Amino acid sequence: MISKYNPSSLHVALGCATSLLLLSLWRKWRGRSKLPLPPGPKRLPIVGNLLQIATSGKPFWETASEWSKTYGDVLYLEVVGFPMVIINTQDTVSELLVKKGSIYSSRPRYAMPLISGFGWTTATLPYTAQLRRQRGILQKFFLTPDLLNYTEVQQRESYEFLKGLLRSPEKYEKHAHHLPASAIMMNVYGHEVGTDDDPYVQLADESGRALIDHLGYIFLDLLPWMQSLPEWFPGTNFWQVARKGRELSHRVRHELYSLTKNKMKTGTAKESMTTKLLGEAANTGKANDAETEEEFADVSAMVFLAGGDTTLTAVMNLILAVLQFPDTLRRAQEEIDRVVGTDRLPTFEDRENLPYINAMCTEVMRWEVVGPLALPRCTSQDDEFRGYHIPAGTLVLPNVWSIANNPEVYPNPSQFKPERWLPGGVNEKSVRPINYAFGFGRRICPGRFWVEHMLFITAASLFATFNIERALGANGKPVPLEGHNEWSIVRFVSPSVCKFTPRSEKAAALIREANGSIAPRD
Ligand code: HEM
Repeated sequence: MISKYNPSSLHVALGCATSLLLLSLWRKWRGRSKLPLPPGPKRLPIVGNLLQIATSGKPFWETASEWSKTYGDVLYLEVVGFPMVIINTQDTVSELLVKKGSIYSSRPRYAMPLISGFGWTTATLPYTAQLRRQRGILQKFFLTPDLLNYTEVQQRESYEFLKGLLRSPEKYEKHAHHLPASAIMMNVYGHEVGTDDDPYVQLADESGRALIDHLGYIFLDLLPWMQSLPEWFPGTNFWQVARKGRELSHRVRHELYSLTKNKMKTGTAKESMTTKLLGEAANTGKANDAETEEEFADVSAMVFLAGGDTTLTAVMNLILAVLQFPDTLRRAQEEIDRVVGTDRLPTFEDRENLPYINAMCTEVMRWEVVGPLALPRCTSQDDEFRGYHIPAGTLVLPNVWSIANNPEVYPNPSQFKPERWLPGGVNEKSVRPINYAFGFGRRICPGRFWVEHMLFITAASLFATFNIERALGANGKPVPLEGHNEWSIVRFVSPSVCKFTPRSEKAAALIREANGSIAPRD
């Protein structure tokens, strides 16, 4: 027995305990290091692979795709001590993110979204009960059109989009921006977007971009001591950005939500996800329950943050595709004229009879992926894969760009070829973009079917009524097309100089007479 008054016994005991602890740590360390980390480019001391990534001169997803040819489809990188795994093929993404969903479904908790008040967003939550509840609500309302009858709203908004193009074709990006924004505002809050400067759309836009920007403040995670610096200290403007973020986060969650609630009290609210949720809460005795209300407000705000810019980018890609590959527009118009005719606008009922339009919508999600690395995951525990060790807390990025551009699966991947998806086409039986462009497994995008519907009705009504061509410059040559922002998690596309012309006076008249949502916006 150790006497507490006998220092020498105490020292011996402490020495033994320390040795045991060190031994166990050493064993643990040895146990970990028995298996190698997955292969990857050589890491430098301290910075790891940071310099190779920063100086590659290519978007990160393309560099990672190149590296995978040398090191295999599971790449291990380190950035200033932070472990990172990039998965470059569909099969391996399925092996890890889907089949091992219990390990690979969490998200890293970056500092900036948390200190700027965006920690509630579905897309940044770890795999917790809160996340599962939020996803449950979103899936219920967005996996099928049934509950919200959202196709009706999408159809009206797509006609509204055409009206905008008729009035001011040169502002096509603005009209494309209003398309998902208005449909989401109506589906989620029953809010009719009236003007271009609708304050709620502006608020949601600003908040969505702020959230994306905040993910760029990764240095706060790499150098966590910076978070203890006072606001007056040079180089700490992130505090200001965070303060603005907190204000935006509060407003985007509460303003429209409260407006809808007030309209419900006066009986003027239009049916929406919010009115349905509040109605259900009232029926189950949860009306006015603060926690439930916070959750509804979070989920509602999330739809716009996640769905606005992403869907806008997909629509802009569709327009870019027909500008770059004009034959596809001619083929689409030929199909619409044959199936729908020229006496009316297309509707959802035409969908199954327009295989080429459907193939265009499939191909556009592959041709220019909107989210090239989906959203980051992190491992919630150590894992072993193909004899490699993947430590707990590793950042995991599925390389969606690499999957979509694999020439062995999709020949000539940089070409926009809708026919590859048609019966008898080279990719008829291949993995479809809905299975990677929207992420994977337990965190797959809950808005994916809403987007598919939106793209179909947009493509069908736009191509039915407009010719879209590249503009010619002073030298008589087509003005070069604009490209994508390759430094953002969403690959925004800039508008190109181009011409939208109604296909005929009859087409213009159909647009004018169409049942859009409301009065002209600009
Ligand atoms: C073209 C449009 C869109 C694209 C390309 C897209 C893509 C994605 C991707 C890649 C993810 C990450 C999934 C993962 O980690 O595996 C995601 C997550 C998410 N998306 Fe979408 N999305 C789009 C539109 C929408 C819409 C309209 C909604 C509205 C409901 C939405 C709601 C969400 C939410 C809430 C998440 C987070 C899910 C989670 O973390 O569990 N998205 N989306």
